[in-house]
Amino acid sequence: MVGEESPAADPSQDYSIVARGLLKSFGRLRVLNDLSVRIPRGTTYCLLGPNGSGKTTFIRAVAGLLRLDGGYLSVLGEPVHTVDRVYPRIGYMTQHKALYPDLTLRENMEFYAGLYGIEGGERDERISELLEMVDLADHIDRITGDLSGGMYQRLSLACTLIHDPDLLLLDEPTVGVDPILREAFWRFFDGLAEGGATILITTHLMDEAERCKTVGYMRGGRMLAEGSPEELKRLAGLRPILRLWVKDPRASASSLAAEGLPVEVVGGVLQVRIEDTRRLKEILERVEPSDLRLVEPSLAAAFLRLSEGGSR
Ligand SMILES: Nc1ncnc2c1ncn2[C@@H]1O[C@H](COP(=O)(O)OP(=O)(O)OP(=O)(O)O)[C@@H](O)[C@H]1O
Repeated sequence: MVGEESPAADPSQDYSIVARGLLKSFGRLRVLNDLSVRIPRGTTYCLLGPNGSGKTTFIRAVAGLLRLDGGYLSVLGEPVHTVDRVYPRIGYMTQHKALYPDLTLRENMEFYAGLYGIEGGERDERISELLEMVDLADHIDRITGDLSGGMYQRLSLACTLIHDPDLLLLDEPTVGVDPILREAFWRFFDGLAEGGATILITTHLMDEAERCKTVGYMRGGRMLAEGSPEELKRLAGLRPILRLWVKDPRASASSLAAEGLPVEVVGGVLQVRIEDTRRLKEILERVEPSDLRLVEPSLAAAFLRLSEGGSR
């Protein structure tokens, strides 16, 4: 039965989230299809996957907002059916508007603080600190309904953080947020993770996924691939490309191809796919380039490859 397995079945309490074989359907649509994942404490974990792959559904299950059809799920050491015991340690920022439009920024934050019993000087200090972090301190007495999309998003994040949660569930938190502030958010998230908090985030922005310690790639309600961004690129079959500027690219390409190296000439530049870094010296000695550049594969390329079913 969902979440009723003995906690002793968890090998340790080192995981914020343990999910095994989760099942969830909406009518005839199977949205979580034997989903298993373990997310350690004190990490940044990014869920990637095409639209409709089940990311939000999984996050809602973790927040205890969804009745699962099967599987085992524990959150901060509690089986999910008793997740209310750890609610005060969870912060959930949804994709939807969850703030009161008629209240000022301060009032919305006070409301959230009140939900977690944060009062008095501690509350005011926390509100100032968080509004500063999201660069909204100057707008504290404005009406929330008047904020731009990005500002609203920033306020939502500040409210989500009011009680200093141990587990942060962030569903596309930086939509509409400008790049400078996004950078500030990420530095803040990294700091929280270093301090022991767990951050589970969904995004469609690959540069954000690259910043996470672990990326889980979901498709069709399953975890298809998981690892660090580097590991995920390898799982997708991607390798770094060495670009070499040489006098006669075609002749050099033939010479390297004769040694079994995967080469091509693109726009007059010789390119070698690096399967084995131990062969770098041999390549350079053989073609004597006037210039070179090593191009790491992007996570976006890995995502496309995995979406095409190119790996696993
Ligand atoms: N309450 C619901 N009732 C019916 N269908 C739902 C419900 N919630 C989600 N779905 C469907 O489940 C599927 C998975 O949705 P989910 O929101 O989990 O995907 P996602 O991976 O988060 O997508 P996106 O990247 O677009 O946010 C979709 O087809 C969605 O329409």
